[in-house]
Amino acid sequence: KPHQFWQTQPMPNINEMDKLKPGPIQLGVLAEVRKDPFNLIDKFEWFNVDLRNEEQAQQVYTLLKENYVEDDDNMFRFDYSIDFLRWALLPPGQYSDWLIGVRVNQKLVGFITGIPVTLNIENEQTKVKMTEINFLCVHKKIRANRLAPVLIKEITRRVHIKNMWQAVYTAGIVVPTPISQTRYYHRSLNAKKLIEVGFSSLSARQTISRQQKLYKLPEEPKTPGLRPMKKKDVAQVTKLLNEYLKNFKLYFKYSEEEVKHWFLPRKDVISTYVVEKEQGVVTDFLSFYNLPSQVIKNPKYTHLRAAYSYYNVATSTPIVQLMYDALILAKNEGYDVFNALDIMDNDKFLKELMFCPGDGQLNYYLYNWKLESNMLKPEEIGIVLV
Ligand SMILES: COc1cccc(CC(=N)NC(=O)c2cccnc2OC2CCNCC2)c1
Repeated sequence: KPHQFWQTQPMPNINEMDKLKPGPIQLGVLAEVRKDPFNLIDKFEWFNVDLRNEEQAQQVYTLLKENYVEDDDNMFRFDYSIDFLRWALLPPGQYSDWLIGVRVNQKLVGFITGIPVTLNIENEQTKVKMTEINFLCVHKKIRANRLAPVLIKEITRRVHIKNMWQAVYTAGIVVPTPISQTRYYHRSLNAKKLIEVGFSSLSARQTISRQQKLYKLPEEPKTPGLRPMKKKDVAQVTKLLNEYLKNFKLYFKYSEEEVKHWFLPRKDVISTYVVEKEQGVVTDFLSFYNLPSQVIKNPKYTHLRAAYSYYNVATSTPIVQLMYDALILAKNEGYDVFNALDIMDNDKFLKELMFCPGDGQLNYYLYNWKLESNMLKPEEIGIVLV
């Protein structure tokens, strides 16, 4: 019985695809929303996580570090830092009951999160207030208790109570029903380490030193006027970003408050660099976030330092040159690899900058919404989830 839970949810399925009208699949009725939390199995209790509280943040950090997403070969596991989680989950307008934990005897064993977003879907007129879901995690020791469906139903209930009826999320797995299937790519920055941890492999004719030479980067970026983003850049970056994102079928509209939160540099979390021309005019910017992976067992290394492409807007610098500078900056910040999805305009630089395709895909999902076009091409996706 594949997708036992997802068959019960308002997601388009294959045979009704052409019958559904674009827009909400089910119309929510606020008065009918259940007022009390869903029942949990004995000894399990709901718990609103306060990420500002050091002890609770530590509990979330440890649960994810030991039980969250691994690559297909179970060699690496995401290791989100507390500072990163506070960036990702405490944006402007956050609700305190949307960071949901499940505890047994005070120990955190389950987690799921939502943040409020306004998503533009397929055109500028369709703006939908909804939630962006992330960090669904159940402790390895208590899987197959059907806890994940209860976590999903509970956060859905708490979103419905706020009179919101849609959600956006990503997953490496395929469940009903992706709106886009994107691929991820990696650009080697520290070839030797990637081979030693087993992230990259050598073919018969390749040697470590040949790989190092192949991926070698200049010491310094090339673009004149490239510098870390500062507070004074917020207004220009907001304009550049909102203008650029209109090119896509799925995108957020950012306020200056939101640009401050999501783009002002935070050490070991988010790096944003702007290109400043004469008279302080900002014409381009690049950004990448820090998501290390724990190397599950390796004699020499405990972590893989990975930078993930975030949003990049090139209005005067060629995108290939801007991203080449991103690689140089990431290398100089100590990263081993630079990752990117084939969304937005990324396929304009992936091949030329020697990114290699990863072995998996990242699927985008929209909950309770039928698109005009059943699927979107990766290049039509204008949102990056962390
Ligand atoms: C290298 O260490 C890994 C540890 C866990 C999983 C994976 C493979 C993987 N699933 N990668 C991605 O999902 C991915 C690859 C490139 C860019 N963004 C990505 O995912 C982001 C966005 C979704 N939430 C996780 C981070 C790799």
